[in-house]
Amino acid sequence: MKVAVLGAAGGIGQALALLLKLNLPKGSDLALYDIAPVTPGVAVDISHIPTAVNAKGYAGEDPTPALEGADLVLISAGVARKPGMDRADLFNVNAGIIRNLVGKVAEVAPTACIGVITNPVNTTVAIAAEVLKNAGVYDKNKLFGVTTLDVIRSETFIAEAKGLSPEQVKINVIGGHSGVTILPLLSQVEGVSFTDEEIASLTHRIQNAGTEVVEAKAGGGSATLSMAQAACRFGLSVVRALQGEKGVVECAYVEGAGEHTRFFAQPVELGVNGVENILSYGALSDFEKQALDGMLETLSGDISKGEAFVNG
Ligand SMILES: NC(=O)c1ccc[n+]([C@@H]2O[C@H](COP(=O)([O-])OP(=O)(O)OC[C@H]3O[C@@H](n4cnc5c(N)ncnc54)[C@H](O)[C@@H]3O)[C@@H](O)[C@H]2O)c1
Ligand SMILES: O=C(O)C[C@H](O)C(=O)O
Repeated sequence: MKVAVLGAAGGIGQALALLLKLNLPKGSDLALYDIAPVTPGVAVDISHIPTAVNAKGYAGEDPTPALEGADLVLISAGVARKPGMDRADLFNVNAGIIRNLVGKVAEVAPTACIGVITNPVNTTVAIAAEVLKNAGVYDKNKLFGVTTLDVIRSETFIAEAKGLSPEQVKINVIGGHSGVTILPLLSQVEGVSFTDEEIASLTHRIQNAGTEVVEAKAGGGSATLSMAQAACRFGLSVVRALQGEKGVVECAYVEGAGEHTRFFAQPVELGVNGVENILSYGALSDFEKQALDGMLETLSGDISKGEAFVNG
């Protein structure tokens, strides 16, 4: 199994590389790529950790050697938010980065699963899909927007609010990955009940948790360590499923049947070919139904912007 991380010298990339070195199955290859010259050094650094994962680093303009033979490509290359910005403000820089990198994936590793971390995820995934489609290699079951951070935040905040251990909390977060498009399905969390006020305030906190980190870092970037953990959880789930494990389920932003929008974050069962089944996210409360209706215009606008960026 080979996992490539593009953007591997960044805040997310370095922490993710460390977590993957510690947690990938024995015998895996871990390829780290970034335009930053430090990247081969990041690989040398983690290669001194005694796990049976073979790490190699590549810097410069061409990700080809990192992508050769990759089964999973995780992309966190691009710029991050500063206070006062929202994720859509990253579009101008990150759209072109995703277009170019995914173009290379299409050429060098056309059958790899791709997890897009780079923001704005609602839009960068649509860009990736159109690039792959135009290259004739799009498989909608193999392209994911990584929304796992919304899930782990929800688990944490619910556990804090209800005095539970975070491992006990299971929740689906649907929609997209920005503001009102992030919808945690609190009504379905087993074993707890929430007042209307708790639902409103927890939903708001989960939707704004990225901004909470951006403001706390005061100009020093956005979530990196929690995101690396989220991407590691997602990546390991994909790897386990690619290796044949059954019943692996994660929420991710994928192209499904298009019931709401072309791309939608929802629970999916993973398998040897990526998404095996799109799972039902169950019945929604009135609050959640309203929130879902309220996000759709924003989400479809974000998706159209990505499609138009590639196709004009
Ligand atoms: N999906 C999520 O939930 C989520 C969470 C946190 C951050 N993010 C996003 O992830 C991205 C990265 O965040 P970060 O904190 O790691 O940023 P960072 O600035 O620390 O790292 C980004 C890295 O990308 C590299 N890079 C830039 N252009 C590149 C290219 N063309 N090819 C290869 N590498 C390139 C840079 O050299 C840098 O090392 C941002 O867009 C951020 O908004 C997403
Ligand atoms: O908020 C950001 O800009 C980064 C990321 O999308 C997050 O949710 O933390």
